[in-house]
Amino acid sequence: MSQILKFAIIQMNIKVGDVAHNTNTLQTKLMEAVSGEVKPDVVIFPEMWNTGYALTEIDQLADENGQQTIELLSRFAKQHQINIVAGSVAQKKEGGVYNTIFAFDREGQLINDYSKLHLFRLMDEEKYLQAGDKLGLLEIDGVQAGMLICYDIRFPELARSLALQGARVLFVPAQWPKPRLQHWRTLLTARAIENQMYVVACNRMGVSGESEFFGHSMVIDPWGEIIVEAGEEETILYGEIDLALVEKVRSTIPIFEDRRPSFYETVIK
Ligand SMILES: NC(=O)CCC(=O)C(=O)O
Repeated sequence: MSQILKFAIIQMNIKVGDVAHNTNTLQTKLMEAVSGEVKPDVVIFPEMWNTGYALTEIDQLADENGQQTIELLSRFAKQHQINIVAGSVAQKKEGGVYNTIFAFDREGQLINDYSKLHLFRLMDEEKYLQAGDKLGLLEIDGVQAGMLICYDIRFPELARSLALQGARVLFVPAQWPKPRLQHWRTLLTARAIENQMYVVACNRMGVSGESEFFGHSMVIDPWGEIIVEAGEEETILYGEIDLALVEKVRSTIPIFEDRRPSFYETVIK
């Protein structure tokens, strides 16, 4: 049976270390995303949209228990009756600073949070951030979905775990820089094909210090086709998916029935 979900993917620039500026930008983009002709069901934005990779000052800049983010976005979700997968923010809590996604439903309820499980050493994350310790499953308008953050997509086991627990859509906020566009597109497509699920990925754009972020946010279907893809510009990318395709692909090539987990689990540890 057909079930359509419409997305607005906010591919924005982020000013490193300037939480007020980034919050302002996000609020403007959110208003734009819900003011068009097509009202999205879900809005998603990039990784660490509040602070960028201001890692040396992250302890001072991080949102204490995610309070400001939760207040702002819960209010917006409720006011506009929209689901939000709130990119990720630097969140300060007991034990340190985490790279955390908060997700809200149409009533503005916080439905789940997910902190990045794999910290990316090439960008020094492991020196300043703590890794999460749970999977990110959520339900949006009755659709089971999962959340990963950026570098997490290099770990196929994680997306597979979410798929095995029922996820049919995978949300991926990111700050993925040049020159690894081919990795980005290939890994996202692989996660979609191997798990026969939709992938909705939001990358930032713009330049921060030595790093240039290429955007190319995209939505990929369970057959591995890219439905919509942005360029490098600041934009809101709109996409629409039909969940019926997940069941169609899964019944055409029934990989979940054909799996032989007894072999993988003893070999891969
Ligand atoms: N912010 C990140 O996790 C970046 C991951 C990345 O660039 C990669 O190549 O992996």
